[in-house]
Amino acid sequence: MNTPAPEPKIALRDVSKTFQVGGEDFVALKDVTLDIADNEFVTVVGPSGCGKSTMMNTLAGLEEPSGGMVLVDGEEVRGPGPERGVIFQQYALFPWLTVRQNVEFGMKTARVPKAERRERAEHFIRLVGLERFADALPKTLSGGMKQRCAIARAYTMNPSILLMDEPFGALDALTRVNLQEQLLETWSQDRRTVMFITHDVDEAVFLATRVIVMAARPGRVVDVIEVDLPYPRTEDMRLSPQFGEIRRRVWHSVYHQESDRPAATPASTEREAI
Ligand SMILES: Nc1ncnc2c1ncn2[C@@H]1O[C@H](COP(=O)(O)OP(=O)(O)OP(=O)(O)O)[C@@H](O)[C@H]1O
Repeated sequence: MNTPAPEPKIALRDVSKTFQVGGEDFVALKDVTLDIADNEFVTVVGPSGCGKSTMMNTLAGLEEPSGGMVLVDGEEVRGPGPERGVIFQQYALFPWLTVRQNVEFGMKTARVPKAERRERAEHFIRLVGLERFADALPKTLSGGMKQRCAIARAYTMNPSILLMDEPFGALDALTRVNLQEQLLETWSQDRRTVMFITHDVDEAVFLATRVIVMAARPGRVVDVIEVDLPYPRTEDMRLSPQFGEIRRRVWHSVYHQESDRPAATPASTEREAI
């Protein structure tokens, strides 16, 4: 007897999104259908304006699809929910609150008792390596530290899904690599389902179990590339022929979607960011 396939953690069914721009319809997403399994780590790449954030926002419940359906655990998404943690490129920390207070904020709103709040905050502050800065204000932190604070804040709500929209986009290369490794380490411990948008093909391949490639006009999914590399991923792996081959395939896929746009045609497929 065949065992039925497990229900996807996230399912997008013919999801479309149309915006009104200057009195005309603009199709930002067209008929996106995608299944993401529990504990998967998918990255999303594609040229600017292809609808990556719009897709993630429908999943976060921040945008309502114009057509189709977004399901989480088989239930239709009708707004934001605590099982979906969202992390944006801009850290969105409250400047007047310390790291600890920022990390505790969501739990306070959710009326988590004080002692438990404190304990959970301490745990995640330690996890992201900010224990020495728990009483610091955001303005005294570097970009990487602010992003780690935002990540700790998202983790405290214990979301089963993490939605990350270019979370490391504003950071320097070294901080970025450190945060990629830290993110994978925590993911391998608690195995959340992650959707992570990036413009960096290297980052997309390094992190993912699958890379989703999107194209613009209209925004749609054009390719899904499996990353058949074992975890833990190491720095050496980035130099391996297998990594290079997957990276080349992702590039090829993105480049072919973009090649009808002369101004954006890269001189070389070795370009790092889309
Ligand atoms: N609220 C809105 N009103 C009108 N148009 C919008 C709105 N939000 C997004 N768009 C348009 O929809 C398209 C997709 O935007 P989206 O931000 O999802 O793309 P993206 O792939 O995330 O881009 P980037 O990589 O530059 O962040 C863009 O052309 C954008 O201008």
